[in-house]
Amino acid sequence: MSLEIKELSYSIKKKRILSNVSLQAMDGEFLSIVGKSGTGKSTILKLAAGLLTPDHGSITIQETATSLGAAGFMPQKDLLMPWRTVFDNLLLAAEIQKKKQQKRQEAEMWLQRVGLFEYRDAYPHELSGGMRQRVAFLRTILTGKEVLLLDEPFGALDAMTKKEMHTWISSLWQELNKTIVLVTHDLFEAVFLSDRVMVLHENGTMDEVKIDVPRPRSKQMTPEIAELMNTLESMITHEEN
Ligand SMILES: Nc1ncnc2c1ncn2[C@@H]1O[C@H](COP(=O)(O)OP(=O)(O)OP(=O)(O)O)[C@@H](O)[C@H]1O
Repeated sequence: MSLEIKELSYSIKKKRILSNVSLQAMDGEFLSIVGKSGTGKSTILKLAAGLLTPDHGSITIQETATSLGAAGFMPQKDLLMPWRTVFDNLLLAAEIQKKKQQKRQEAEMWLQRVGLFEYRDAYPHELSGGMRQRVAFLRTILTGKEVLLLDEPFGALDAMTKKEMHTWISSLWQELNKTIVLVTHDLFEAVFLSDRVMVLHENGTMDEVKIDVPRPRSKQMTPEIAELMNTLESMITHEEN
């Protein structure tokens, strides 16, 4: 198992944000978390990333109690530092860990592989939204961690770019054999990308939907995908299926 969250509770200023949440992600699994706004999805990722400390419960990443940097974390915004080039943004984590020299070649290899090498010395404002997300995702991969936590990474992209990113990230995930936990509001995205989707409710309980659709999956809406999306939507709104 790659990630195990057990009976997690978390409050901010006496306001209970998460109550007794448990969740597991298997090795190499693509798991998504969906749910109403404010149920605490992003908070789960921040706790798993070691950015916050739980009041109660445990988080284990690859059999070790989580700490800052135990997993690769791609936040919702402020992805890239505007004053650093693409290359220097990619090497940010390596620089902090004093491993910049060792990671240079790997960063170059990745830029070449995803067709961004010519943007090596560009600044984030010179890139399109999709390119910025690719660089931010590569930076998460370059942490070398087996578990990657992605907090609504495609939320701000237009529909076309988002679709391209879905295909891109799906093929990279299949190739790299990483465990990915994605928080999203986009039910198509959750179904298209995931092995399992967890629906987080306000009381901390979760429903699980297995996505047994063979890969590669259709980028277009199919009756099978639509049905899974409907199931998720009714779980989110607590309607009977
Ligand atoms: N720093 C903070 N101070 C006070 N309340 C906070 C803070 N951070 C989060 N919250 C509250 O905690 C709850 C959960 O927030 P979180 O961002 O984890 O939810 P979410 O399910 O990811 O929401 P969304 O889908 O809208 O992104 C919300 O009610 C939010 O207002």
